[in-house]
Amino acid sequence: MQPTTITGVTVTPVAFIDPPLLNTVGVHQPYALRAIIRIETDGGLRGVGETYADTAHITRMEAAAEAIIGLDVFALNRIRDAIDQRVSRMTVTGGDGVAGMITTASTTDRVFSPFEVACLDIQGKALGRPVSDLLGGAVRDRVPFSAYLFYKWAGHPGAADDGWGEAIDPAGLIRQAHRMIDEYGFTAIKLKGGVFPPDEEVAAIKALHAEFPNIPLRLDPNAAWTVDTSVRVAAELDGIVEYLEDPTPGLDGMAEVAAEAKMPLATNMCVVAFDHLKPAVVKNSVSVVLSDHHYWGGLQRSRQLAAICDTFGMGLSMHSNSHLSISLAAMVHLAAATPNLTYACDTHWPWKTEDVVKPGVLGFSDGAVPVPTGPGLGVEIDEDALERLHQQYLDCGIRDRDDTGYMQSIDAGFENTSPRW
Ligand SMILES: O=C([O-])C(=O)C[C@H](O)[C@@H](O)C(=O)[O-]
Ligand SMILES: [Mg+2]
Repeated sequence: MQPTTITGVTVTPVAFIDPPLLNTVGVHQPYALRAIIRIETDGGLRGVGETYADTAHITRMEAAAEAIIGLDVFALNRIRDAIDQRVSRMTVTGGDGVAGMITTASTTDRVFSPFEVACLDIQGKALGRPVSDLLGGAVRDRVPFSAYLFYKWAGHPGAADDGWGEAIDPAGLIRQAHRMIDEYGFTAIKLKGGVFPPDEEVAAIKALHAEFPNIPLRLDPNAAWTVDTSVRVAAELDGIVEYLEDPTPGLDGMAEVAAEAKMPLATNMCVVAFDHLKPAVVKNSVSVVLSDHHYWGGLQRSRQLAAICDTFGMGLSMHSNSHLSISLAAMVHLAAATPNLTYACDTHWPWKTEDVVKPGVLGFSDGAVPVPTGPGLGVEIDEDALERLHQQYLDCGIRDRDDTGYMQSIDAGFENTSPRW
């Protein structure tokens, strides 16, 4: 086997066009940011990873990149330890990359994740095996995803219609859902809520249910509701949604809602790190955890999360933020090798029009992505595209995801409060 000692690491921030998708903290800016991690080894093999690109996160990753030179890509425990030691000495704050919605995840896990993915990409190439084989082997050959609907404006203020049009009511969402299902074949639907008063969002879910009676639905207001409102909405949506995601903030509030709600409660807000799991189980706060390798510490630690969920009888789904193909490939390998990940995964994929990899490997059919079977992750960087999206990052002026600040620049009276209703 070729030698696999890390000799070089680069961190390249990129920006890609993003539509004005609304959520409870504000609205997506005209560009979404990501950072592309590339690792080189003495044997000539290279690997890639993808993560957030907020300024503080980039600063930590540049420090982490220095700390892992000279380590072997198979020594993931040593690599995590080196990153942990370096990152825990740093005083830089912020940089969660998720507009403040997931603030209590582990910093070390978030920084380690893209380096772990790049190392697994190299391990797979060295062994001639797909990353899913390094995670215990695929148990499915295609990974289903959900149609991720957003309330949205027709375009960013002052710009042309982005092609998706406006969706601020049930009719607009139904149009959006039809287009996504026609183009991708999705067999589950998630609506990002927390944007309009709960009764309007309940009406939208009921309209989607009437239009797509056989498709499982989810509603996620990102903790925009009080316990009482959540209990009322849960009663209204009984038998209509497969789960209700983060209706209210905190483990205690979620436990109060869970005691009344008939459907499972899911979260990617109150259980986002390993030390949240015990209290969540003790309090009975949630029955489904949305995993996300970007902040759970990579693919192997996400499988540890899956094992803990399995042990305590909790279901597993998968969370997404705006992302490119390297993340999609990592998500697909992980989901393929996680037997108890039985819900369709979230993805922002349909909302992006640009990428950094050569086309052809990843694609959707019947709402699912076939699991790549070649060595490593199975994606290859398109150097010209990477350079173009890096230049776009340099030119666009956005350095941190700030949905709230962008919304306030359009609507000065907007307040980011939780719970709001
Ligand atoms: O499930 C979730 O909470 C998300 O997907 C969080 C994201 O940040 C989403 O709200 C978004 O992209 O606006
Ligand atoms: Mg969520």
